[in-house]
Amino acid sequence: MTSPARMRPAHPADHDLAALADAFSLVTSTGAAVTPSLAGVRVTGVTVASNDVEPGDVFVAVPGLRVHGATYARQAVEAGAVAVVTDAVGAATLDLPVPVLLSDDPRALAGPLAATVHARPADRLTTVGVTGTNGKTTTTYFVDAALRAAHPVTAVMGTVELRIGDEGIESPRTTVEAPVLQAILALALERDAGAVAMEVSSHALALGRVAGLEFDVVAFTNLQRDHLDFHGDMEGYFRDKSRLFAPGQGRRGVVVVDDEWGRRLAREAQIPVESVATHVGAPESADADWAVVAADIGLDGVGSTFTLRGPDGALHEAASPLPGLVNVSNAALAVVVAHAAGVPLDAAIAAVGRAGAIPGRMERVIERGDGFPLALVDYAHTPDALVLALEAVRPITPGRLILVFGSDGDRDQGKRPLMGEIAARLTDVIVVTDENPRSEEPAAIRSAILDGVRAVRPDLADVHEASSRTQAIHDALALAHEPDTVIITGKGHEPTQEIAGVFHRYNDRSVLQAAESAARAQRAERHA
Ligand SMILES: CC(=O)N[C@H]1[C@@H](OP(=O)(O)OP(=O)(O)OC[C@H]2O[C@@H](n3ccc(=O)[nH]c3=O)[C@H](O)[C@@H]2O)O[C@H](CO)[C@@H](O)[C@@H]1O[C@H](C)C(=O)N[C@@H](C)C(=O)N[C@H](CCC(=O)O)C(=O)O
Ligand SMILES: Nc1ncnc2c1ncn2[C@@H]1O[C@H](COP(=O)(O)OP(=O)(O)OP(=O)(O)O)[C@@H](O)[C@H]1O
Repeated sequence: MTSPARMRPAHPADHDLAALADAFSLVTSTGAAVTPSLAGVRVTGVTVASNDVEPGDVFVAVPGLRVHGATYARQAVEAGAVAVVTDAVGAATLDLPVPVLLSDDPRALAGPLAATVHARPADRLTTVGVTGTNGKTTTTYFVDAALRAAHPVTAVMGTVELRIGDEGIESPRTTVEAPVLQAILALALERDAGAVAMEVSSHALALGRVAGLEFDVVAFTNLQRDHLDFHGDMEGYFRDKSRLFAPGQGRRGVVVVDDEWGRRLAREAQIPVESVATHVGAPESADADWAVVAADIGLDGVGSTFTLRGPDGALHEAASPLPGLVNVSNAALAVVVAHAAGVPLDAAIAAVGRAGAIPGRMERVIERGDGFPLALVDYAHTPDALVLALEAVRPITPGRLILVFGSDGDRDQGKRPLMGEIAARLTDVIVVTDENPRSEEPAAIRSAILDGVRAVRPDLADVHEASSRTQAIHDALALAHEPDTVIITGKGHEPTQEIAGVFHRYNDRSVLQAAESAARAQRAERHA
């Protein structure tokens, strides 16, 4: 498997185009010089992207934000598309040798059409969809760990990867296009998967990427300021997130009610919802169905233990395998979601507590010992997330906290000095380096970060700068002693670093592992 669009069932169902047109009330466009007949046309797949067409596909040409997909209809047909579905505007200029069918809203149609073409795979899987500004990836992996307690094969889809069983590929985005999603679900079924946990972004909800899929359980983590360029304002962002909690999209919901948006969602959702309060002692705990009533952070030097009160008042001892209070929240949510998805509560608690590493999410790459510090990689790339990440590792750090970080080019410039200030306040040693500079001058980004550092630490004591991220990681490890913790933030699982328009293969975890090997080799040489 190399590309998401190629994650298709090996034995696709085969449909009659005329029957599909009937089922979705699609009429034939008569714009072409000769109107091709629907008779005998067999359909085995659906796509919205001409580059992804496989022979036998219906190409759904959607009016895009930038261009009309119909512009690429001929290219799609040349690649093997057996029919095109589009709106009247798209059809107006088309004269193709395959049938062109009309839909008022091709984007909304793509998911349901693909679900039908792939024989409604979600109906035979346990499906979980997780939305929210932060914590989607972590919660989804925790849910997957619990689902694996009840299903021999599971699938996970999100920002990091698209995985069925043990085989995964890099994910192009948080939530794939609707036809890609339906094909992956069909492939998952072919590979005997019983359950799927996936991240559902607000873009996906606004653009119909999960249309045609009714999740067994939908979950909400939190809502914070983000993506307002796309959603307009917080109200619009909330409305798009809320779409997941509507009849036909989710059968039942689990909502974290720590913030006002979650409380509002729990009140307004049109499907049955269980609420989860995860801040110990907060007022909303009293009324929530589930509440974290005690939490011990980092006592074991790894994650946290916590007590979860259920709807019947019973107390359950649970654990998060990742450090920090946010992961108590993610773990509590995952336990309740998995339980709602049919996993016995005790099994869900046990599985979440021993969930394996999540790529780039508080991922422990080097364990403390043998002269080496604890070293982790985390995806925190906003000021808020950086605070949470640093606060999470401080309690498990007997020595100094050493941070390697940078900030993205061609993105929010205001956060650079803010993150510099946070680093100076909450860590002992800082190595400022590059993240994805993109088209910007990397030194200028580092300089903006250093302005923030200087505001808190004018003498720049224990502050280093490295223009290469690889060098920065090697430097941090060389500075660290066993009681210290090294945390590398900003890129998480990312497999590339974008510099001046070029994507270089790069991954923090791999570089950290290489730095550790180099340090061990040097030590062996010295002792030889
Ligand atoms: C803002 C946004 O989400 N845009 C999505 C939207 O693009 P668009 O309407 O601009 O599409 P367009 O470029 O005008 O093209 C119109 C149609 O022509 C098709 N086309 C276009 C070119 C071509 O050569 N052949 C072809 O067939 C396109 O596939 C599309 O169907 O519809 C396209 C297809 O349906 C999506 O691919 C595209 O996602 C783009 C690539 C994207 O980057 N989206 C990001 C912002 C996103 O979705 N991110 C969220 C996570 C956000 C987060 O939490 O951080 C995610 O789920 O990943
Ligand atoms: N429940 C939470 N509340 C607030 N912040 C969180 C929470 N969970 C994780 N974080 C922080 O947000 C960052 C991203 O976490 P995660 O990848 O799980 O979220 P996400 O919603 O999938 O975000 P993205 O779509 O950007 O990957 C982590 O670095 C972590 O520091």
